[in-house]
Amino acid sequence: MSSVEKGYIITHDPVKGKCLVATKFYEPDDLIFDEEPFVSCQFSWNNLYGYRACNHCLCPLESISENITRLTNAMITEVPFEDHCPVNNLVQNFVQCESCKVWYCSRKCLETAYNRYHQLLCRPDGNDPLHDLEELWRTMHYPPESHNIMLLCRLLATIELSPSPQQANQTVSNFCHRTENENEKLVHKMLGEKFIEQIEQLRFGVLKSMSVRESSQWLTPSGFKSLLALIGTNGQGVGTSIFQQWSNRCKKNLSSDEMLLFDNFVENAYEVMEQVVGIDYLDNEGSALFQEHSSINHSCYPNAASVFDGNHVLKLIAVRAIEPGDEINTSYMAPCELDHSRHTRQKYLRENYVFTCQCIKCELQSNDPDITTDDDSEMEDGN
Ligand SMILES: C[S@@+](CC[C@H](N)C(=O)[O-])C[C@H]1O[C@@H](n2cnc3c(N)ncnc32)[C@H](O)[C@@H]1O
Repeated sequence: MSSVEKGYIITHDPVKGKCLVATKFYEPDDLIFDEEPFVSCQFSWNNLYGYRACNHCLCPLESISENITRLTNAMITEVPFEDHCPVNNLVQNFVQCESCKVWYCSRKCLETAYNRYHQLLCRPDGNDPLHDLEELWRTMHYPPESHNIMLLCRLLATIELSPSPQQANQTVSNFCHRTENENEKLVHKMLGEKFIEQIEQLRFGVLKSMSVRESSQWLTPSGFKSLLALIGTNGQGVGTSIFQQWSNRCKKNLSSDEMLLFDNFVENAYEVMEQVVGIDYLDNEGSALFQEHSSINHSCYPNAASVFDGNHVLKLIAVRAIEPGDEINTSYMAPCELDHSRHTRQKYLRENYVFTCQCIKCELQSNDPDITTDDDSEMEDGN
């Protein structure tokens, strides 16, 4: 496919490295591309707290009633318009790994996972080094989660089982994996002095849990740091929600009278869920690595955004008009975080992505004072 047909090219910028540049015009809401991940994985806490998702594609495995019952701690158990819940028609396709009993939404996902990585990670017995490693990770990384040691293990297993491990290693190396920015003297936050011991514990944990041959370059002390930096700078959050899917279907299909009932129910359910689990914890959540998408640089005034529609397939959507020749940028921060001060945004990007943002919004705010306001402190503390 030519770059014009494709709608974008990947070029190189001396400061930013790889960049995605549009070769055609996009209107707001246009799909720029969609992409399956190279590897994806549900977060460890999310899984532990009973968010039931396909072990491969992360699509929800619980019905809307099960979801709301769980998220409201059984304060709400009756849900109207259940027939609009897509899971109800799919339950008969759900299948378990015969050995370790993890669930998949379909035989296709089970087979894909087994062939790509699961056969090396399948553990029928709960007491084993891989489970210990996951527990160790949880003691180091509390919710809200942003990374995942199991994603790293899946990545290594994918290399081990690849028909061409050399090519798989090359694919992984193509993701930006620098641990520091020499020009600006920035080091990735996860690799700071205070984490040296934890990183070694994790590295030994991985070595104990998996026998690796083809991917061993990533398990030397410096290779492991690069791998953590790779996951830190390229890991894309994936969220899937049965609540969202059910509510979209209701909005499309219900009459206006039914919509009144629906709106009342949803308003009340949100209120209760906010009290019980908090509004940030409603979705099945994990992270993933996407090859094409990982060429996209950040802007605090982005023209594109990544969305998920029920599973781990990423859709890149234009959020503003994009002209041929424009760089396509997403935001590496949640939309609400873009309202924080330039100082706070830049601090977050330096610590998590080892660069100083010079986007148009940061330029316009370049004379703003370098201070943390009350509104900003939560983001700075949380990250
Ligand atoms: C997901 S990668 C994006 C693609 C990257 N340019 C590459 O060469 O692979 C994230 C990294 O790109 C660089 N980057 C992203 N946005 C940038 C920006 N606005 N200015 C400078 N560097 C940026 C940083 O090194 C960041 O850690």
